[in-house]
Amino acid sequence: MSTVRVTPPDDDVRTEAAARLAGLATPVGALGRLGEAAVWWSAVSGTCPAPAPSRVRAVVFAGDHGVASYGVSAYPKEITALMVRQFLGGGAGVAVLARQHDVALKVVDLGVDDDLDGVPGDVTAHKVRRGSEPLHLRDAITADEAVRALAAGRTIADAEIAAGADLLIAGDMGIGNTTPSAALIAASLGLPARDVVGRGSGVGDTALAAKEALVDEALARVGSRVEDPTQRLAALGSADLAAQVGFLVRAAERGVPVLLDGVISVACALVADDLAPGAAAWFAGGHRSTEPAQALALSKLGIEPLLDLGMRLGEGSGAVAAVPVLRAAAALLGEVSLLEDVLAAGSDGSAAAPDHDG
Ligand SMILES: Cc1cc2ncn([C@H]3O[C@H](COP(=O)(O)O)[C@@H](O)[C@H]3O)c2cc1C
Ligand SMILES: O=C(O)c1cccnc1
Repeated sequence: MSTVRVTPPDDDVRTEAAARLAGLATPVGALGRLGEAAVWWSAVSGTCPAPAPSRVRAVVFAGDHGVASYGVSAYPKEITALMVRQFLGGGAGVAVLARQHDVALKVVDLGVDDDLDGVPGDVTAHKVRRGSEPLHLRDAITADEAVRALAAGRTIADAEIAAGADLLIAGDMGIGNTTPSAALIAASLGLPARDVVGRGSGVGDTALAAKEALVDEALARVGSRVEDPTQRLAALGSADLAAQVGFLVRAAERGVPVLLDGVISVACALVADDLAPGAAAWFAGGHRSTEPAQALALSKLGIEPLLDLGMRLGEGSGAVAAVPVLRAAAALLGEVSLLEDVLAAGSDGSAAAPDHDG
């Protein structure tokens, strides 16, 4: 994919929103990150104050990972296909949260399950390839497959936007996928494996050391080839991660905001921002996960997440959990009285109505 042009969110609206925030009947700065989130939400919505997000759509990108057979996960790779059915059946963590917060949930299957026809639920298959190669031994996918997966992700974003999304979320499912995510973050930030590798689904010390060695081996194998973001995705990523990158790039290109999730989502966001410089301005952080690479990537993107609950589930769950917080932020900026009105009401002795609609 050649470099994509991204128009930044509206700076005039951002300035107007920041001024409104500073004028609310609260001490300046008292809303903390809720205030920052409200200003971001106004800027990406292009209006101040902006109505809270009401048409939120989450997409879970599912794929199998070759490294899952090399002792990097606490769980067997068979879990991936089983969880896809839980997303569709409503029993996965993110599915419960999505129901709770009125978020539409879709699954995109990048080659996990050949047998989803007739399974109820919103699922689309993009079978770019089945699984990925072990990235410490050879490229995870080919450059051509990366390009096709990026295009699939763009198509999915277009479909979600056509369905009316005012906020998008990308989630992941794939046993082993915290390993390529850590590798992508290490390559994107120029860091060694020991700075980025975490326990993922909960590996012990021995597997953690093996995971770290595997990521270092992968980084040494690919060398400087990973400076190109598409090559980086092919060498160290997978079809499902490349599709998620395409989705994020397309959302930014179309000017539709995204709430990021955990380490997989943030690894994809880093690559998306390389492919489409400025894309990160359209992204906010749903939560901080326990993976060390996630915090590093978020700070590189200049994003402070809304929640920090010690979550490490993935699936988009941390982002969906943050949706009510973003809604609250938008409501506060729109509905809290302006201090000047409160003071004016005090000085003329009348009870002025709060300024609810700007
Ligand atoms: C039952 C179950 C449900 C999940 N839902 C998300 N993940 C998360 O854990 C996996 C990544 O961790 P690792 O790299 O250590 O394998 C991914 O599938 C991610 O989505 C799950 C993992 C399990 C076991
Ligand atoms: O950071 C995450 O989202 C995460 C962590 C562990 C396992 N799966 C996802």
